[in-house]
Amino acid sequence: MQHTILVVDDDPSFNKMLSSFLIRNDFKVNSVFSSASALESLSQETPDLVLTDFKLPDLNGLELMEKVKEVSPKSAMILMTNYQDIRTAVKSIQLGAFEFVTKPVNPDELLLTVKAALKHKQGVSSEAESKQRESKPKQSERKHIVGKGEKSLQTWEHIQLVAPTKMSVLILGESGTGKEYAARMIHEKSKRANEVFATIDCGSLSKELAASELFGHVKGAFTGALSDKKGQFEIANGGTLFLDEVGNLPYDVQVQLLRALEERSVRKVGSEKEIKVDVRVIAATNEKMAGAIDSQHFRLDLYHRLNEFELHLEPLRNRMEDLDEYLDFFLHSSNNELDLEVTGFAEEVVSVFKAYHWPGNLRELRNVVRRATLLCQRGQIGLGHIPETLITESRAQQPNAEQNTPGYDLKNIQEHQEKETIQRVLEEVRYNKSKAAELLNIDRSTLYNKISKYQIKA
Ligand SMILES: Nc1ncnc2c1ncn2[C@@H]1O[C@H](COP(=O)(O)OP(=O)(O)OP(=O)(O)O)[C@@H](O)[C@H]1O
Repeated sequence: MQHTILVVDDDPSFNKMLSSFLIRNDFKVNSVFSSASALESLSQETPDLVLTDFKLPDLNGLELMEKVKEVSPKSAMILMTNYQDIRTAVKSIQLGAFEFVTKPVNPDELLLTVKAALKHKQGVSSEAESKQRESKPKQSERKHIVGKGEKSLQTWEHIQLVAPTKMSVLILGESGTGKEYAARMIHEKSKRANEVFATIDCGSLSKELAASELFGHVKGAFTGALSDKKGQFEIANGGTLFLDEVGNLPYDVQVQLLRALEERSVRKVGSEKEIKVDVRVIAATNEKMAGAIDSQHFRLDLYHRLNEFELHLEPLRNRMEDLDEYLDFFLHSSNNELDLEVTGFAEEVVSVFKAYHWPGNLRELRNVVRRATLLCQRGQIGLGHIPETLITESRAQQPNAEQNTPGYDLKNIQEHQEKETIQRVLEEVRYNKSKAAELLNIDRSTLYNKISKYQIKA
């Protein structure tokens, strides 16, 4: 079956080059130069994939993705962006993008990502649409890297402890820290391991579709409901349901989710009939969920129901002792995937990796290693094979004597200590600004001013 890709990029020559490359690889391509024309095209045809640049003349790539979710929820999405905008790229994953690709785009890397996105989309929809799931799902063939640092070993211990229980688990961690991986591990080590592990990305659901995706709908329940559909709760019956980015769930649907969890039954949209379900829920969200509870976007009662056991995944930058193990693993899988035999990493590359901040965590590391393997082809990965920005940013982050010691200037010393204290408290309270302000004995607006003054990542 030929897949359709909507390419959105305002650079005419790049757009043309990309489109011809995809056409040569057997895809049907619609190419447009702005978000407005993308939306126009989406109103006429539903592509399998939307491949969009971040910088567009009208809406930016993230804003376009929000619209795509509404008007074409079944299309997979990939964002293309410069390495300098890596934080934007990370955000795109939270909004439901399958993956981000950094510019300059490497065609082979892009092709792999496009194929993976389409495969993933097919997997998800056939799972969601299958009426009966008679066959038991296969055990995951993925290898789980535990890590050798204290924090990682503790996380692993917690996974093993909570897995066999019936407890709902809430996994907190920045984007790309391996929350879905951890959820799969919990499932695979549980008594439900031979049953379904269903996932639903709450970040990619529009308000309208969220309830139907979770609980299903009956024919005629709303325009477009052409037949009865099972929701993920029913699909996961007997097994585990992983609710990714649960913090993004619309408020109304949160009420229904709480009800489903308490009563262990669901009601399809448009139906009064209760359907009993036995589902273990594992939810995940980024650190900011605590903040969302603050600002009344997330129901506290649901938060507590989901959080019978909390698992916190450390960002990669805080567990550099695990780096070597991940590098080996990602190099090995990239070699396998690309049919290459790259042997390892030059020392200076590892030093750059150690100093870099990794805002996209393991996902970013995996992508950097995969791209470097592809560029390197044989021998050892050197500095020339990794993004320039990564090298400059890691140098900027490397503490030098001047930056690190505040000297004898009292004002400097005071500010240095203030910044460090705020950073520490924010980490301790998982970036809940109200709690941090309370502990620091200042009001929230003072805290916000200081966060911006010291450029603290919060
Ligand atoms: N323990 C692990 N062992 C090996 N690879 C891992 C592990 N954890 C994560 N990864 C890799 O990192 C990638 C991102 O992981 P995952 O999707 O689980 O992160 P996430 O925290 O759920 O991300 P997001 O919040 O953005 O959805 C995975 O595709 C996988 O390649």
